[in-house]
Amino acid sequence: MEDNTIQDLTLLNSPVDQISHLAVDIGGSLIKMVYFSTNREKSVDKTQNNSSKDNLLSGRLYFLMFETSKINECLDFISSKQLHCRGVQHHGFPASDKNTIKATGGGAFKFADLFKEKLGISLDKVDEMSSLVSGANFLIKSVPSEAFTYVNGQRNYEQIDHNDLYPYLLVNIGSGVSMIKVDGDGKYERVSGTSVGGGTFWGLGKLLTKCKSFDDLLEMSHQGNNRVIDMLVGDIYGGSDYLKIGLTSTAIASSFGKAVSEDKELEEYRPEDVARSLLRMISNNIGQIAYLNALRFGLKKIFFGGFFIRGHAYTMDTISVAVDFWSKGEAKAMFLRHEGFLGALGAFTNYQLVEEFPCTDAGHYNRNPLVEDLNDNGIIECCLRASN
Ligand SMILES: Nc1ncnc2c1ncn2[C@@H]1O[C@H](COP(=O)(O)OP(=O)(O)O)[C@@H](O)[C@H]1O
Ligand SMILES: CC(C)(COP(=O)(O)O)[C@@H](O)C(=O)NCCC(=O)O
Repeated sequence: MEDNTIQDLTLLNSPVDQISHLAVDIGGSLIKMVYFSTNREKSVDKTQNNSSKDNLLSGRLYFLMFETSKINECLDFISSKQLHCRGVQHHGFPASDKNTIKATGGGAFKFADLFKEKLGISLDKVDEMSSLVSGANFLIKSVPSEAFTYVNGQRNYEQIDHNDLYPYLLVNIGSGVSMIKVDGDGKYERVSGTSVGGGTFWGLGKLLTKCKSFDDLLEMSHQGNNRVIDMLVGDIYGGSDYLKIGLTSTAIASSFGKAVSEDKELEEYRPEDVARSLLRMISNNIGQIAYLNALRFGLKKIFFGGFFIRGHAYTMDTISVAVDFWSKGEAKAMFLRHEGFLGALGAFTNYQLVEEFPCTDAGHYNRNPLVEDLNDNGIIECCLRASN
């Protein structure tokens, strides 16, 4: 997790950079932060070249995360870098209120007093579902190559037609899972959810494998073989398929089912295999529930977000296969490069700034900013403009 801050320390030490507009999403497991940093010199140049009304600032959006259980590290970081106090005021561009930041997620309620006490700032609360939707709409519509499908181990970046985006299902896999039918900007309904989500994978995985970190658990799952513990259709049908109901012999009939008949203690299973079965069980289940909800409302596009996904190949593959299998190829699972930051970005959009993504130094759109994994350290070059 420390890696997340390295980049920002460099950034914040630069004499010409100014930080403004911090937004936080404090979830059950992780705190996500988004802030804008403008390079003062470049921004002044840009505004001088344009009309006086053109209060455009070029800079970068930065993304950071901390564990919610270590919230004091997050507060110390904000305080040591004075992230909440660095308003920017250029040519009509509004500075953020020094004493207030936008905040979403349950922790915006739970930790409001702590922020006030330790940093002297108030949290301006933005509803979590509304933030997720704003964040997703904004990324899908504004950031080129944000959405992709994952098929046969390949990311295929999708050109989303803005006129054909709605309605879609947004599945946010955080500690728990929320499923939201999105009909437009600010138009949405939370249609379902499940408590079997990222917290379940992380919590059960910790208990069962004694792994030290979430990334260890993911790495273990990468090395494991779920067939050691999962009961397959072939295990029940003597090696045969059951094609009459569409099941091949290798389909999972019962997650963890083999552990029932085998006279083995937990320690006798490789933690890698346990992690793999767990990841497959949870991802499959979420993919299936997502599809059923898409079916309920006739939705063809399903976007998956939340830090559980973490750009992990096996997770995305399992979810994609589940959606494809249950929908018989009718619905598509799509993923987002900034998957974990939907809520934080959504809260950020409440600063009423107009974002233009991405914007190169020359002010031209950069259409090829592909970076494979933007999970924690993604930076987006962009321009901000005051919306009024
Ligand atoms: N470094 C990490 N530490 C803990 N959990 C992580 C980490 N990276 C990914 N995760 C997964 O992401 C989930 C949290 O996702 P997130 O979208 O941040 O939800 P929340 O808003 O509930 O914190 C965890 O439950 C876990 O499955
Ligand atoms: C309560 C929550 C919205 C909180 O969001 P989170 O911190 O998990 O991202 C989420 O955990 C959730 O939707 N849980 C599933 C609850 C249910 O529908 O059964």
